Amino acid sequence: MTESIPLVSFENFLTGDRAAQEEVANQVYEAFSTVGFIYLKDFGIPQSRIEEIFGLAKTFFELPLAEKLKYKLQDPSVNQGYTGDGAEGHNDHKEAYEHRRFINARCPDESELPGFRRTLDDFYKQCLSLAMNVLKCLAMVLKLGDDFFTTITTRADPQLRILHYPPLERSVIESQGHARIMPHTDYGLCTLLFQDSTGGLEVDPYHTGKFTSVPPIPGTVLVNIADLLQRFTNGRVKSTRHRVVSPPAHIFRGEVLPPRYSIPFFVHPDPETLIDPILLYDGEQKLYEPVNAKEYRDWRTARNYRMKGPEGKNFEVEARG
Ligand SMILES: O=C(O)CCC(=O)C(=O)O
Ligand SMILES: [Fe+2]
Repeated sequence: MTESIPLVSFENFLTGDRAAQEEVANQVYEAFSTVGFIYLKDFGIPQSRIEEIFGLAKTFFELPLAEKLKYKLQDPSVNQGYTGDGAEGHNDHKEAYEHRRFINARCPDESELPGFRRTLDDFYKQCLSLAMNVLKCLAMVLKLGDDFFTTITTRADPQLRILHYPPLERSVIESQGHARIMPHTDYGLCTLLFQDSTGGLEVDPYHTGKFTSVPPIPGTVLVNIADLLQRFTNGRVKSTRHRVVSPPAHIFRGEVLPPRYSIPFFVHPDPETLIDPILLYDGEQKLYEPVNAKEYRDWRTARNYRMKGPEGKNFEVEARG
């Protein structure tokens, strides 16, 4: 397995003929079946749009806390709205706003934050279209039928998450360790990840604890595989552990770490989907028990929020070589 994350142009997938698409699909598959992450460039979402979203994120998070709490996420099963720093336990310092496909009751409207809802709705569609094309690459390579992933994501409500890691006193970092986001794998099928220029994202491709840096590359989006897709493909593609650490000391001066913004887009399958490993050759052994997508997600969410999960369930992703 290679440690470095490949950078691939997606242009030929979006505009090329079948042969050109297959070539890109193979490159995407190769990345996902090794390091589990890929940088895509020329992926069809203009850079100006991404900068616009980062600008809106900054405007939103700069609102007074009392104002942001008007949009507070209420129901974890809907999972839409604002969560403040510390809500997810651990030592992570971040605040987040979640935007969804079907229900956005806790979103500032036009009179409260002009352009916010409308632009996020648009960006959401662009992200969903890109994610479905990336999943189509896998369906093509694995010969599952081009629409395989479309048919299991029609009712699912992917999660567009706007994240703000606030500026931090150096003493907080020193006393709490990595105070941005703890090592984890994502839960669903795959994740798009837009990061600003601050840096700090790291991956652990072998799951040995040896993390390597994933620097921001202008004009790219990262895409990574999440747990349910690793299970569904019987381990062919890898849900790789990652984290966000504070930037190294030489990058900032003084006593305060700069803030960081990032925008993940998490794609989940429809809740009733049975994630039963797909076997591609005679005699292939299943590496995972079948799981129901919703049950798995509830278990992971409960664990994330330090709540008790469904009785007797343990769907841990094991270490791998
Ligand atoms: O902020 C980042 O770059 C990573 C965020 C992440 O991994 C997550 O929210 O699952
Ligand atoms: Fe993540």
